[in-house]
Amino acid sequence: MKANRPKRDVHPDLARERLKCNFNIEEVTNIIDGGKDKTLERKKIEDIALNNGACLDEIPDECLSIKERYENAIRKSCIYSNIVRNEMLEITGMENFESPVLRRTADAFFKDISPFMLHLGMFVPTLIGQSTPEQMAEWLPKALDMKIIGAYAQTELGHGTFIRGLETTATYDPDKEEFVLHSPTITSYKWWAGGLGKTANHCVVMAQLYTQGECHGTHLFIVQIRDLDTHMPLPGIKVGEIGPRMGFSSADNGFLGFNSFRIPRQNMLMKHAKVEKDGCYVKSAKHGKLTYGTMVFIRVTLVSEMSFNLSKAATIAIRYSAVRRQTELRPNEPEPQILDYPTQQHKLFICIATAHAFQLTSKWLWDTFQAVMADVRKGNVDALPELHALSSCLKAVSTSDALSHIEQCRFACGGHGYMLSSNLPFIYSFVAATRTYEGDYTVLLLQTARFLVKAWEQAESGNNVTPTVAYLNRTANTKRVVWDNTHEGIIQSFQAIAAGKIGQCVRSIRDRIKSGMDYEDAWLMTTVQLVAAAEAHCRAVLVNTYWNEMIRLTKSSSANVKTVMHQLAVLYLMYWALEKTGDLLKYSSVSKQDLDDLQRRYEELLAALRPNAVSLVDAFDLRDEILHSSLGSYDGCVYERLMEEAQKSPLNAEPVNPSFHKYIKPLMQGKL
Ligand SMILES: CCCCCCCCCCCCCCCCCCCCC/C=C/C(=O)SCCNC(=O)CCNC(=O)[C@H](O)C(C)(C)COP(=O)(O)OP(=O)(O)OC[C@H]1O[C@@H](n2cnc3c(N)ncnc32)[C@H](O)[C@@H]1OP(=O)(O)O
Ligand SMILES: Cc1cc2nc3c(=O)[nH]c(=O)nc-3n(C[C@H](O)[C@H](O)[C@H](O)COP(=O)(O)OP(=O)(O)OC[C@H]3O[C@@H](n4cnc5c(N)ncnc54)[C@H](O)[C@@H]3O)c2cc1C
Repeated sequence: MKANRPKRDVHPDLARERLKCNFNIEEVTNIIDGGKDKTLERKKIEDIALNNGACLDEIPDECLSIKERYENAIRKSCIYSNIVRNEMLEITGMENFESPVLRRTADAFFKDISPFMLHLGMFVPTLIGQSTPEQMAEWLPKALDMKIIGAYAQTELGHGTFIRGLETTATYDPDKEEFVLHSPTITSYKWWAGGLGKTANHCVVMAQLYTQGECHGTHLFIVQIRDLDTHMPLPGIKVGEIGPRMGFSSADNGFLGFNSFRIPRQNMLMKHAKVEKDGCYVKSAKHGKLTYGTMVFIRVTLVSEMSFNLSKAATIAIRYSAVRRQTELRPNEPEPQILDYPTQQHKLFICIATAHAFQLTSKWLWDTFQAVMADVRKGNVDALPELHALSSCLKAVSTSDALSHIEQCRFACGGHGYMLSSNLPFIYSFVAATRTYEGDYTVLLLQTARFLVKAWEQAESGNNVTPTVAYLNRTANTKRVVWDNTHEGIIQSFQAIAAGKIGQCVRSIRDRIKSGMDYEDAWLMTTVQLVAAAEAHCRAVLVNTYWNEMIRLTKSSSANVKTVMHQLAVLYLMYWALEKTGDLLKYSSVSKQDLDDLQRRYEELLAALRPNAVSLVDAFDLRDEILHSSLGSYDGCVYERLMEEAQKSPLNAEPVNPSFHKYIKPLMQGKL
C-alpha cells in the first residue's frame, strides 16, 4: 500500500543554500548520468516506476518480523519486476537489463534488497556469458520473462575465496547422459547465494566436473531445484535460508545440498568447455578463467554501485548538515549550521568528490570491459589479465573507500545518523557486504599484485607494458619523483608511489629467495606489502582516470560547471595526497613546507566549495523515494520526519506495554 506523505515547505536554511548555487545543476546531473539523453531516459523510467509502484510502506521494513519483511519484499519485487518487464525494458532495450537505472529505481521499492536482485544481477548475466547459443535460446527468454527465477550458487560453507577448493561434484554418467550432483561433506553445502533460500526455483551451480574418471576443475551447471507449480524442493535437494545477518535482511540468502541429484547433460553451461555424449571433455576456451566471467562483470558494475551508494549517503548528510545547528561560536550569536564547520566539510566534501571519481571511472571501466569482451568473442584474450587486475583492484578499493566514507556520513549526522529512519545504517550494511562478496578486499588486491609484479619485471627489463601500468616504463628505475603541486604533479606522485611500492615488493621477494626461501613463501611473507602496492596502483589509476574523464566530459560545459567539477577533482587529489604524506615523503621530493602549503590549499578549497555543497548533492538528483531518509529529504524537514517515523514504532501502538503488568509491576512490588 502506498502511504501518503504530507507536502511541506522547504526548510529556510536549505532554501537559502539553494540560492547560493553558482552553477547549472542540470549540466552536472547530465555529466553524472552520461549525457542529457541519459538523464531524460532515467527521469522517464523513474516516473514510470514511482508513479505506478507501491514504493512506500505504511510500516517501515525494520519494524517487521523476518518473515513479514521477506513476504513484503517478494510482494514488491513482483510489482517491480512487472514494471521492469512491461515498461522499463521497453525504454532501455532488453539488452540493457542490467542498466544502473533499473538498479537505482529498485531502491525506491527496497530499503534493503530485493530477493530477485541476484536473478537479474547474476543468474541472467551468467546465462548470457556462459551458455551456448542453443542454451541461451532455451533459458534466457524464460529468465527475462520471470518464468524461471534463478540464483548463483558458487560459495560453499567451507570455501568462498578459493574456488578451486569447492567440493560439490558433478559426475557425468554417459549411460543416462546426465550429471550427478552431489554434496559429499557439510562444508560442500552451497552457502550465501542471494534469493536461493526461498525464492529461486533454478540456480547456477559451480561444481567440480568429473568425467571418464578424471576431474576437470570447476564448471557451471544450471539446476532446477524446486517444482514450478508447488515450489517444493525436488527430491535430492536440501535447500533453506541461512539465517539473520548484518544486512541483506529482506533477501533470502540460502544453503543448498545435493544428494546424488541428476540433471541432463545439456544443463552444463558449455560456452567455454563441453562434455560430449560419450563423456569426452572438450575445452574451447582460450583462457582458463573465462568461467569466472560473471564475477568480473559484477566487479565492474560494483564501482558505479559504490558511486550511487555514496551519493545517497552524501546527499543525506549534507542536507542534514545544512539544517542542523549546533554550538554557539561566539556568545549570543545564532548557532551555525554544522555544515559551516571545516571539520564537517572535511568529512563530507570528499564523499561528493569520491562519488564523482567512482562514477566517471566506472564508465571508463565499463567501456574497457566491453572492448575486452568484444576481443574475447573474436578469440583474442590478451587483454584479460589486465582487465582482471583492474576490475579486482577497483572493486576492492571502491567498496572499501565507499564504506569508510559512508561511515563518515553517519558520524556527520551525530545521533540521528544512527536511526534506521536516516537510512544510513542500511546503506552502510549493504556496502559492508560489497567489500567481502565477489572477492574479498585482500584477496582481490593480491590478484592485482600478481599482475603488477610481472609488469614491473617487464618494465625493469625495458619492455613496454600495458596501458594501465604504462607509468612503470617511466618510473620503474627512478628513485624519487620531483614534487610538483599541480594536478599533473600529484598524479605523477601517485604513480611514483605505486611504482616504488611494487619495486620494493619485487626486491623483498628476491631478497627472501636469496636467503633460501622458495617463491611461494617469499610471496607469502611479502603479502602485506603487496596489498599496499596494489592499493597504491589503484589510487594512481583512480586519480588519473577521474582527472582525464572530468576534463573530457566538461569540454563543452559552461564556465561555472567547469570550475566546480575541477574543484571537486582537485579536492580528491589533495585529500589523498594528504592521506598519503608518509608515502609522498618516501617516494617524492616533497618537503614539509610543500605539505603545509598543500594542507592550506585543501582548507581553502573546502571553503570555496561550501556555498555549492547542497546544490552539488541536489545534482545527484536522488528522489526522496530513493533516499528513504528522515534526514535527507529535499525539503529538509528533519525533525518533523524523525517524529513521524518514531510514531510508527510498534512500541508506540499502546500506551502501556503488557510487560509492565507481567514483569515490572511485580518487580516493583517485590512479587517477582
Ligand atoms: C525483473 C526483476 C527485477 C527485480 C528487482 C531487482 C532490480 C535490480 C536490477 C539491477 C541488476 C544489476 C545488479 C548490479 C548489482 C549487483 C549486486 C550483486 C550482488 C552480489 C552478491 C554476491 C555474489 C557473490 O559473492 S558470488 C561469489 C563470488 N566469489 C568470488 O568472487 C570468489 C573470489 N575468488 C576468486 O575469484 C578466485 O578464486 C581467485 C581469483 C582469488 C583465485 O582463483 P584461482 O582459480 O585459484 O586462480 P589462481 O591460481 O589464483 O590464478 C591463476 C591465474 O588466473 C588469473 N585469474 C584469476 N581469476 C581470473 C579472472 N576472473 N579473469 C582472468 N584471470 C584470472 C590469476 O590472476 C592468475 O594469473 P597468473 O598470475 O597470470 O597466473
Ligand atoms: C551478503 C553476501 C551475499 C553473498 N552472495 C553470494 C551469492 O549470491 N553467491 C555466492 O556464491 N556467494 C555469495 N556470497 C559469498 C561471498 O562471495 C564470499 O563470502 C566471499 O567471496 C568471501 O569468501 P569467504 O566467505 O570464503 O571468506 P574467506 O576467504 O574465508 O575470508 C576470510 C578472511 O581470510 C582472508 N583470506 C582468504 N584467503 C586469503 C588469501 N589467499 N590470502 C590472504 N588472505 C586470505 C580474507 O582476506 C578474509 O579476511 C555472499 C556473501 C555475502 C556476505
